[in-house]
Amino acid sequence: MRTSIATVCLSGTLEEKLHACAEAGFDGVEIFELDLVVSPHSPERIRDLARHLGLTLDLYQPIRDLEGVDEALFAQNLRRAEAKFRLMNRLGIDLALICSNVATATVNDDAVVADQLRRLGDLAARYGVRLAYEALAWGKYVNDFEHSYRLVQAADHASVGVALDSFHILSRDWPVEPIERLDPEKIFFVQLADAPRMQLDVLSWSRHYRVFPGEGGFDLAGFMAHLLRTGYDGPVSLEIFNDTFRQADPFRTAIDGLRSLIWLQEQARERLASEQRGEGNVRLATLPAVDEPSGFNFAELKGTEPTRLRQMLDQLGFADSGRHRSKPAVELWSQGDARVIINAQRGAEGRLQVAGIGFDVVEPLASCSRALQLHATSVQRTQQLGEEVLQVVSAPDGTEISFARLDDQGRPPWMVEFEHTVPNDGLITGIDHINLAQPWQHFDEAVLFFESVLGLRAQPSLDITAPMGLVRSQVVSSEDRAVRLALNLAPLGRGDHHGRFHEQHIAFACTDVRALARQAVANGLKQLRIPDNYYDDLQSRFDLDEAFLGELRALNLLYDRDEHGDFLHFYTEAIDDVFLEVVERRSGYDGYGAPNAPVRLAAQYRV
Ligand SMILES: O=C(O)c1ccc(O)c(O)c1
Ligand SMILES: [Mg+2]
Repeated sequence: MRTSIATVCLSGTLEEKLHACAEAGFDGVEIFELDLVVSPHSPERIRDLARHLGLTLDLYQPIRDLEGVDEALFAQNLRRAEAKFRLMNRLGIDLALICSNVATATVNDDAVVADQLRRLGDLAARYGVRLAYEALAWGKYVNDFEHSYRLVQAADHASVGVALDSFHILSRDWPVEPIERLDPEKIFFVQLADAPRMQLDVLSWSRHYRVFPGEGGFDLAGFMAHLLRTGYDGPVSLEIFNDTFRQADPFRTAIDGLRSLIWLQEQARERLASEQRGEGNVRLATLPAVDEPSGFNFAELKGTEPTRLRQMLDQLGFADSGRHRSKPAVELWSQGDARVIINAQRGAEGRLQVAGIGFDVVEPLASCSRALQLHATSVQRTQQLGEEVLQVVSAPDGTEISFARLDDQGRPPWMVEFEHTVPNDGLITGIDHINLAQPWQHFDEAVLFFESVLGLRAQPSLDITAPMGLVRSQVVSSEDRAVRLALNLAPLGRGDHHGRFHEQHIAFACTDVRALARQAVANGLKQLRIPDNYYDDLQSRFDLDEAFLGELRALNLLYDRDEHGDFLHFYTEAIDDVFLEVVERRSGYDGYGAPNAPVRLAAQYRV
C-alpha cells in the first residue's frame, strides 16, 4: 500500500516536515497550502527537495469554496483555481483537493454543481491537473460522500473524481457499506484520520482532535476493508489536525503516523480475511504474528542510590537474590513471580525511575522483530559470553521493553545469572500492573505503541482530579489481564511541593493485603497516609462492617468494588518519582481503584 501523509499533521517548517516524512519512511506527502505560502522557498525548490528525499508529492490541498455559487462568483473562482493549477505545475503536483463549499454556496442544485465541477475539470485538464472532490462533514450543501460521488458522476469528466476522508464519513455516521460500490477509478485520493468519540460540533472536532488510526474510537479497519474491496490501489494518506501534534517533534510524530498505517494494514488484512468477501488489489504490509504477552518477566528500576528501595522491598517480604554475575551494579529482588531488578548504574540524574519492563512471550525474536517493523528503536545491551541475549526495544517514553520466554519451571532464563535464585514464596505472587508517566505530547503515541507492538487492548481513558491538574489515565491490558499497564499523562508544570510528579509505580499482586500490610508496617515500611475523610466517605458509599473499616483505616488501605468483586490496596511513600503499591483483587475485580486515585494524588502532593 502506498503511504502518504499531509504536512498539516506535523510541526515545523515545510523543509522539516518533508525531512521527517522521508526519515520515517513514507512514500509521499500532501502539501498543505499554508505550509507553502509561509515558506521562503520557491515551489521548484520544494519539488526538488521532495524528489531528493525520495518523496512523491501526491496532492495539493485545499482549494475551498469553488462550487455551488452564482455565475459571477464562479467566474472569479475559476480564476482563483487557475492560479493554483499553475502553482501545482511548478510544484510538479497533478492532483488537487477540492473541498465541498462550506461558506459561499448559494445554489443547492445538483445539476448546477455538477456543471461547475465539469468546467473546473476542463480548466484543470489544461494544466494536466486532476481534481479530488471531498465532502467536508460540515459542507453547506454537500457533506456526505455519496452525494459528492453522485455529483462527480454527473460531472462526468475524466479529471474529476472524489476524495474520501474517513473523518468526514465516520464522524457523521454515514453508512460505510456503499463505499464498496464506488468505481475505484473515480476514487482519486483517500485520507485517513481517527478521532476519540466526542459530543462536539464536527468542525471543532475535526480541526483539533483528529488522531492517527488506532488512537481514537473509529473503526478504521472496517473502513479500509470496504475501500480495498472496491479495488482502489492509490495512496492512503494520513490527514490529522491535532493541537498536540502541531507542537510535538515532527520526526517522532511521523514515525507514530507510519506505525499506525502499518498496524492498520495488518488489521485490514485480518478483517478482509475474516469477512471472505474479496481482498482488493493492494499488497498490504505484513507483521510477524505474535501472541500477546502472558505476564511480566520483571520490572527494572534504575537510580544511583537505591538503598531506600532495597529497604522497602525487604519490608514487603522480597528476597535479595543477589547481584548479576557480570554486572555488579545490577541486583535482583524477588517474591513469587514478582521480580524487581535494581540497576544502580544507569540513573538519569540519579533519580530512581522505572527503566525497563520485561514481558513473558512465546517467541522473543518474533516479538522483537514485530516491534522493529513497527519502527520501535532497538536497544543494545552489553553482555558476556554465555549470558541470555535479551531482545530489547525502547517504548516512546524511553522505557526499555524486553521479551523473554519462561523455562519449563516457569522462570525467566536470565535468572541463573544472579547469585541466589531460590524461590521465595510469600503473600506477593507477581506484578499486577505498572504505571508509566507519559510526556504530554506522546500520550496517544504510547497507547498505539503498546497496542500495536504488544497486542494489548486500550481501555477507555479517564481523567483523575489531582491538586496539580487533571491526570489523564488509560489502561492497556492483555485480554486475560495478565499484563496491565496504566499510562498517565502528567499535567504540565506542577508536581508536588518538590516539583515531583508521582505517576510511575509498580503494583504487586497479593493474596492477603491486610496480613501483608501488618507485617510490612511492623517491619518499618513507610506507607502513604490516607486521610480520615476518605474512610468516612467510603462508609457512606459501601456501608462496610465497622471492624473492617477500622482495619482499613489503621492500615492505610484503600477499598473499591465493581460488578465482579472487591479490591483492597495500599501505597508506599515515594522514593524520588517512584512508589510501590500492593493490591488484592477478590472475585475477579477488574479495575484499578480509580475512585481512590484522587485520594492518592492529593496525599502524595502533600508529602
Ligand atoms: O478542516 C478543513 O478545512 C479541511 C481541509 C481539508 C481537508 O481534507 C479536510 O479534511 C478538512
Ligand atoms: Mg480531508
